[in-house]
Amino acid sequence: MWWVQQALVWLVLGAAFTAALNFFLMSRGPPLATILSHLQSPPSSSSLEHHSLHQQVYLRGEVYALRNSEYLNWNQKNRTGITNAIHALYDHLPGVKVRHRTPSPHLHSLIHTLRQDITTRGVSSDPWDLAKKWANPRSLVPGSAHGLGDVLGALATAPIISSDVGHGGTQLKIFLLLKGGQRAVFKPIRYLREEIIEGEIYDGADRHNGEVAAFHLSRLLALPTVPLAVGRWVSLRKHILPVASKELATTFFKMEGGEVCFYGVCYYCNKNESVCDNGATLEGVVTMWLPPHLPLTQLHHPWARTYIRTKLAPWEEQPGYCEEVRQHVPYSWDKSPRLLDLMDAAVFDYLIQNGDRHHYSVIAGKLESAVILLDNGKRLRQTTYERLLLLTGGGLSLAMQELLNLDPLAPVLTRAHLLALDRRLSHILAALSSCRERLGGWHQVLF
Ligand SMILES: Nc1ncnc2c1ncn2[C@@H]1O[C@H](COP(=O)(O)OP(=O)(O)OP(=O)(O)O)[C@@H](O)[C@H]1O
Ligand SMILES: [Mn+2]
Repeated sequence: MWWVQQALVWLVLGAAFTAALNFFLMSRGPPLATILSHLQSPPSSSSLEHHSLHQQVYLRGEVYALRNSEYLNWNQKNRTGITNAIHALYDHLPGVKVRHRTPSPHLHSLIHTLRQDITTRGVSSDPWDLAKKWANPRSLVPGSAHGLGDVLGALATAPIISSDVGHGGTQLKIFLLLKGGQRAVFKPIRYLREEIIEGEIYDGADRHNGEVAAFHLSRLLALPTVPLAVGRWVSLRKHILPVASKELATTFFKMEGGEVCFYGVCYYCNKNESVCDNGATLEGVVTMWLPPHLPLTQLHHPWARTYIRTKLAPWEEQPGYCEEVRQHVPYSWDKSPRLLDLMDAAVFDYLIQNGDRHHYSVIAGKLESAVILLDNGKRLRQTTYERLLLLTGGGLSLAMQELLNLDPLAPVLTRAHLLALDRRLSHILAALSSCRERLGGWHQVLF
C-alpha cells in the first residue's frame, strides 16, 4: 500500500533521528578539532565564531557521525540499522545549507498570525472553557487560536486555589488548581538558561524554559499536540504554602536568609535537591492539564534507546526493523496516522534535543489519537516538510525569538539555543534530501 511504503520511509528517517539523539550524548564531547576532522561537512564558520558556550551547545547538538564510530569501539558491533542513513545525511548537508540560505518570504506573516493570537486579549470571558473546547484527540490548539492570549494570561496569573504534590513521572512538580477549576502543573526553575548539563542526554532535571519553548515551537511547526505552557513567578510563601496539601506542605522549610524552599514528593525528590525562592518569588512554568475527556495512556516507543551503553536497540541493528514494527497495531492499522505522527514527533524531539521519549503518550482508547508531546523540558508529512522549509535560512530562530519574547520569562532561550535550532533544521532537511536521492524522488518520501 502506498501510504505504508511512505510511512516506511519516514520510519527509516525517524530511526536516523532517534539514533542521532541516542548517540550524541553517549560520551563526553571530544575536542572540536577531532569532531571537525570526522565531519564530511564542517559546520559553517559563523556557528563556530561564537564563544565557548556556543561551541559547547554545538558539540552536544548533532555530532552523531563521530558517535557512530565510537559506538563500534565500545561494543564491537556495527549499527547496521542506521549507519548508512547517517553518512548520507552528511553528504547532503552542504547542499541543503546552500539551498536554504535565506528566510522564506512568507515567514513574517506566519509569525504575525501566531503572535497576534497571543497578544490579542479580551476575546474570551471563560478561557478555561475555550481551551477545553479546542482540545480533541488530534489537536490541543487550533491553527488559528483566537483567544490563546487569554488562556496563557489566565495560566500565568489566575489565583491558585490549592496545591499538591505531583503524581506521575519522576521529577519535582506541583499540581495546581487554578481559580475557575482549571488544573495545571508547575515545574520550578532548576538551571540558569546558560547552564549545560554534562553526561547522558537524559541526565539532569527538566528545564522549565524548555516547556515554554516547546509549546511555541509546536505551533510554529503546526504540530499542535503540546499542552499550553507559560512562564510564571509564584510566591511559595503567599500563594503555594497557604493552600498546600499536608503532603506537600511538610516538604517546605525556611533558610536562614529567609528564602522559602521545598522538595516535594517524587522519585528524585529529597531535601538535598530542594528548590528555593529568591526571598520573594520563584520562577517556573505552568503547564495546562489536559481536560478530563482526554485521558492519557503511555505506550512503549518502538524506536526507544536502550539506556545501556553496550546494548543496541533493535532498530540500531536491524535494517528491516520498521517492516517488523508495522506488522502490529497500532502501526499496521490501515490509514492509521500513528507512524506519521511518530515521524513528526521525531523531528520535534530532534529540534528540542529530547532523547528521552522511551514511551509516548496518546489519548486512551483512541486509535486515531495524535502523539501528545508531553514533558518537553528536554512527523513527516508533506505539510510538515513545507512548514520546515518555511522556517529555513535563519527563520526558525527568528520566529522562536519573536514568539518567546511574549512570555513573562523572556528571554526564554539563549542565543546559542536559538542558533542550534537553525542548525538542527538543516540536518533534518539533509536527512530528507538523502532519502529523496535514495528512493528516486520526493513522491517516495513525503506523505
Ligand atoms: N499537561 C498534562 N495533562 C495531562 N496529563 C499530564 C500532563 N503532563 C503530564 N501528565 C501526566 O503525568 C505524567 C508525568 O508527567 P511528566 O512526564 O511531565 O513528568 P516528569 O516527572 O517530567 O516525567 P519523567 O520522569 O519521565 O521526566 C505524564 O506521563 C502524563 O501521564
Ligand atoms: Mn520529564
